[in-house]
Amino acid sequence: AVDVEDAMKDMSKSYRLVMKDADAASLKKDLTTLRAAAVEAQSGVPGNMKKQAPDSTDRKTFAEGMKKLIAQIDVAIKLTDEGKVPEAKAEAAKLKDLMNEYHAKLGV
Ligand code: HEM
Repeated sequence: AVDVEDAMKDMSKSYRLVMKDADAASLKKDLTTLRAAAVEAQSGVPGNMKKQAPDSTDRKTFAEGMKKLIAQIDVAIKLTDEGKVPEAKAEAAKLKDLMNEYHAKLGV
């Protein structure tokens, strides 16, 4: 089974690299790795929700947040593909806002 916490830790590593990247090639590589880790996290059930029904409020909030996070990663990837590195990094910075919002909602 997918360990959401491990996938989140991988996301954290990639996110730090993304925010240090200065060129489109590195940014693309690290955003792609971040996306893969986010898709993995999305496919799992967080440790504190394993006993909850799939339609519980927390599980739905987790699903909603991961969908938004991946959509926001895709916004940054698209700008990177267009060579708009500062714009891509500005959009990537918003991933942290989503993290803070959903970690707070889910008490993690
Ligand atoms: C770039 C964005 C994000 C990063 C870097 C990130 C990072 C992390 C890290 C490092 C942990 C582990 C905390 C620990 O050490 O115990 C964690 C846990 C967790 N995060 Fe995130 N997170 C992000 C976005 C999100 C979003 C959007 C959600 C909800 C939709 C979320 C939900 C959770 C949950 C539920 C856990 C607990 C997992 C478990 O214990 O099984 N995170 N996150």
